[in-house]
Formats: sequence, C-alpha cells, structure tokens
Amino acid sequence: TLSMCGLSLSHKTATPLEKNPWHISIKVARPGKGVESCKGALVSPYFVLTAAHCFDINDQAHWITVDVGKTTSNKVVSLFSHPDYNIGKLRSERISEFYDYDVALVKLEKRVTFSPETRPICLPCTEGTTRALRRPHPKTSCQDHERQLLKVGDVPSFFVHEKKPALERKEVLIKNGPKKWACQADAKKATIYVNVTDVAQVVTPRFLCTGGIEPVVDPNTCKGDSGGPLIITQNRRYIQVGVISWGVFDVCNLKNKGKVPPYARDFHLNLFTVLPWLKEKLAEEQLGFL
Ligand SMILES: Cc1cc(Br)c(Nc2ncc[nH]2)c2c(Cl)c[nH]c12
Repeated sequence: TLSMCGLSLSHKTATPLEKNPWHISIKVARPGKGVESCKGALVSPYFVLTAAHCFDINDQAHWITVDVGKTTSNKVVSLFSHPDYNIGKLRSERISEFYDYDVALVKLEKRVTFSPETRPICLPCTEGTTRALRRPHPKTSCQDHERQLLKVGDVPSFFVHEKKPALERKEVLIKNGPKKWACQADAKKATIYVNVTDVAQVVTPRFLCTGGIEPVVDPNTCKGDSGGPLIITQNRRYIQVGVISWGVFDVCNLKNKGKVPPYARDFHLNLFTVLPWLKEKLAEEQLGFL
C-alpha cells in the first residue's frame, strides 16, 4: 500500500520537524567557494524535490549534504535537474539569470525511514493527493486536482522559513486571478531584470506568483528559502503545488535592512507544469501518479 503523504503532528508540544516533517535542508560545499544553502521537500523514501538553481553544472555529489529529519548529511547519489532548465539561456539578451523549469530531484543513497519527524509531502496528480482531497479513486483526474487546488483567485498557501531552531510558516496568497498580471509585472523591479522589456521573457507560464501588499501584505522569501515547497492545506493534509524559485527582493539580505517594498514578489515553479518529468523520475517510488 502507498504510505500516506502530507501528514503532520500539530499539537502544541510537537517539534518543528514533527509539524513540518517533509522539511529538508540542503548544503552544497564547493571547495574554495563557500557553502550554498537551499531547502527541499521529501517526496518519497529516496527523493527530495528542490530547485535546480541550487546546483551548478560542476557540482560533485559528495559536495552536497541533505539533512532529513534529525539525521544530517544523507549521502546524495544522483541529481536530476529538469532538462529544460538553463540559467544562461537568455545571456545573449543580457539577462544573466533565467529560472524557467527551476526544479530538480535529488536521489538519496539510502532510503529514508519515515518517522514522526520524517514524512513525505503530497504531490499533485498522485493517488496520495486524491486521498488527501477525500476524492474518489480512480474517478478523480489530474485536472480535478488542479481545479481544486489552484482555483482562480487569491489562493491561500504557505512556505516554511528555517530560522534555527525554529521552522516558521509564512502564509502567502498565490495571485491566480485578476491580481496575477500585476504580480508578474513587478518581476521587472528585480535588480537583474531592470533591462527586461517584456516581463514574459522571465516570467514564463511555469511560475506561480506570491507577495505584494494586496489584498494583504504577504511575507517574502530569502535566497536561502530556494527549493523549498509552496504548500496548500486541505483537510489538514499538506500538498506541494510549487517550488520556491526566485524573488524580487531578498528580505534576509542585511543591506535591505527590513524595509520591504510593495513590489516584493516571489516566483515559484508550478508543479502542474512539469508532471511528465516528475512522473518519469519518480516512476519507481510507488506514488501512484494519475
Ligand atoms: C528564493 C530566491 C531565489 C533567488 Br535566485 C533570489 N535572487 C534572485 N531572484 C532573481 C534574481 N536573483 C531571491 C530573492 Cl532576491 C528573493 N528570494 C529569492
């Protein structure tokens, strides 16, 4: 039987990891170049879902450590970045960083044993999510998942910010209705995108957009949040719909010292746009892709 996904303990004395048991911390220690920190989500006993931009073409597997649950430095055996990810693709148009298809799967050397502080999150278009949504199987389709999870309008979601030893949930609204255009337009306020003429060049159909101050002030991401999951809660079950990819304003950069502008937006890779790749890479993980 497929183990249940997207479960967590929510009682007062539960630990941060028991509350967010899918939370993964990833470190890439490049000799002579320091350590890059990213986050990820456990999606099966062997795989962690994260952002492709956390890694570099020259990264060796043994430079990467993955903290799962209380055990640290799970060995990485392989790294699958999405084949269409190419950060330098728009170099010729003087756009130095391009985040389209910014998603990757990290395969662990040893399968992870689930426990109260180590559990997988639900992925769209899997049987686990059909169950979490309390919908009938096999009547429920992938399109039903998308219609129910990413409704047109402002969709409540959250990401998790690691502030050792705490894991803070940051509630944000996915602008998936009339506010979507204004959300995307603010991408041009990112320092590296100032000479972008058409925002569609960098905000491709792969992205969900959060942040800004309408209808409420959304918290924003830090660079270190890259790769973490954007999560929708349904019936106290947790379903990942996005991967934190890039943002306009790094709220953790001390140079910005806390004054967050209204145009601070964050962009997340929409998992519904990469399902064939997910299904192929996770084919042996018995997640029951629809
Ligand atoms: C999560 C995240 C990733 C990256 Br990469 C950032 N940097 C950036 N985005 C566009 C160009 N460079 C940011 C910022 Cl800024 C805030 N959150 C980020």
